[in-house]
Amino acid sequence: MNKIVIVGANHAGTAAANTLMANYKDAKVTIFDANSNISFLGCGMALWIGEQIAGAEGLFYSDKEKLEAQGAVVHMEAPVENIDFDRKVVYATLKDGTKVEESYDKVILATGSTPIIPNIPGIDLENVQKVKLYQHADEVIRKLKTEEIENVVVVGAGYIGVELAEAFERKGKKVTLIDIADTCLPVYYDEPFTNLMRENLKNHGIHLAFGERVLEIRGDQKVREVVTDKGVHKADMVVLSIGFRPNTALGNGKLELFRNGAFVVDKHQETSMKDVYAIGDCATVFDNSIQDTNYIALASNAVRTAIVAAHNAGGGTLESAGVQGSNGICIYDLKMLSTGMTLAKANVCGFEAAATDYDDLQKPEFIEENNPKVKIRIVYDKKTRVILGAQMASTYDISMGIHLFSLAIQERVTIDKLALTDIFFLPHFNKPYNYITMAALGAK
Ligand SMILES: Cc1cc2nc3c(=O)[nH]c(=O)nc-3n(C[C@H](O)[C@H](O)[C@H](O)COP(=O)(O)OP(=O)(O)OC[C@H]3O[C@@H](n4cnc5c(N)ncnc54)[C@H](O)[C@@H]3O)c2cc1C
Ligand SMILES: NC(=O)c1ccc[n+]([C@@H]2O[C@H](COP(=O)([O-])OP(=O)(O)OC[C@H]3O[C@@H](n4cnc5c(N)ncnc54)[C@H](O)[C@@H]3O)[C@@H](O)[C@H]2O)c1
Repeated sequence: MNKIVIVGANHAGTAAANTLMANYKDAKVTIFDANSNISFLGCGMALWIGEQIAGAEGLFYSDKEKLEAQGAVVHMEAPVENIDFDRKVVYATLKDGTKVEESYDKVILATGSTPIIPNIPGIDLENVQKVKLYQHADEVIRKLKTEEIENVVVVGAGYIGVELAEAFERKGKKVTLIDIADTCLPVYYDEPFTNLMRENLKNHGIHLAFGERVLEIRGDQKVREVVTDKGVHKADMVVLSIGFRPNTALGNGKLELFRNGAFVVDKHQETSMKDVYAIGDCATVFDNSIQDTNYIALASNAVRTAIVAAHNAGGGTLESAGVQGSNGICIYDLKMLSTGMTLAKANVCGFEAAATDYDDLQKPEFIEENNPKVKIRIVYDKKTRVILGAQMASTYDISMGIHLFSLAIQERVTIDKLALTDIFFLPHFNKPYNYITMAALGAK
């Protein structure tokens, strides 16, 4: 028997448990999670808040019962407080207060992340909201139902902030979106693309306060305004979305940490200590675009890293292919996708990078309906010609296209090879001179 303890059972922990129980019959899996629910799809939070879906029920895909039906022992509302890595024992407190000690052969840390909370005055005022868990979204929705929430200030115009700004606007709120950077989504896109999203948000009445540093949140008991270095914004609710911090306190000085505190793992998801694996938002990834260790918090990475760890902990051997941080967003029908590095990031990282851009229609001009504009940028290394990143935008669903670039970065394909890649043509779908080919051919 192979005793495997999984700490944390959200996307990463659940995927690890499923993989173990489907493939390794001798695995005895015990799971601890501090929360009362698992598998909440945060990606559906904005759709739920903005009432684009009926409710939260469909945003869960697993629970204690499902995992137990496969053979796991599952403890919910059972935080793990300590791990003795030398003795291989996990210490937790169960819901009824019972203290348990669970020994293991292998432990998989899937403790995820928590939202970064800025250290500014007023952060503890009523109606200053975090947005990570199901409970957070539920609380926001309950408060939005009251008349008193008219002005919502979202701090951080990354993926969560932009998605939630749309959701609050759909609920009829006056929304201000603040970012310390001079644009939205700066982590994922270069300026031609962030400008598209900026215009999109502005056109829907969202007040943009980019390039502003939040100094203070003011109120009586409840929040009333957000003070930045450039002005004051009225606020009945403040939503904090300035990124995640890995949850790695259990490492307790024993495990090597990345610069942001994530558990450093190898390509088998093993930490600096043998038989201790880390997956999902609490761990690093190997980023193929920079060819180095990085931190990229995504549910997609959580699932993939979990599969790798589960096979290695279960007794098999599986190496991660690394990731490109592929991602996408859809705001009022504007769809944007990116993978790998932006041009700005590539240059900051010391690459001699260039970008090739192309704007076109999705299909030939004679297709008069459902034929929107598309925009693409491919970032490549001028010296090696290797593709480093790609960005795409359209109101058309071009999302499948970004997977090609994800694989290209993973496999270190050159821009010249991509230019000659066989891309099919059918007017119902695309153009004979496809914009991917055209952008690649345009590389200097
Ligand atoms: C609003 C929102 C939208 C998002 N949209 C997307 C999207 O569209 N696409 C995408 O790829 N990603 C998205 N993400 C990111 C994605 O949700 C995270 O990357 C993902 O949740 C990471 O999964 P995880 O299991 O590694 O960590 P977490 O989800 O953080 O789960 C960690 C689990 O560990 C448990 N835990 C922590 N400490 C302990 C302890 N000591 N003892 C026991 N249990 C513990 C917690 O209770 C929790 O259940 C979104 C996130 C949010 C908040
Ligand atoms: N569609 C998706 O794939 C999706 C959706 C939601 C979340 N996620 C993931 O979840 C994680 C967390 O998302 P997030 O939106 O919190 O982070 P993020 O990294 O996407 O964006 C954080 C934003 O906050 C800004 N910021 C940082 N400090 C600030 C400060 N003090 N004041 C004002 N602005 C500040 C940054 O400039 C950045 O624009 C990310 O890894 C993200 O990719 C993905």
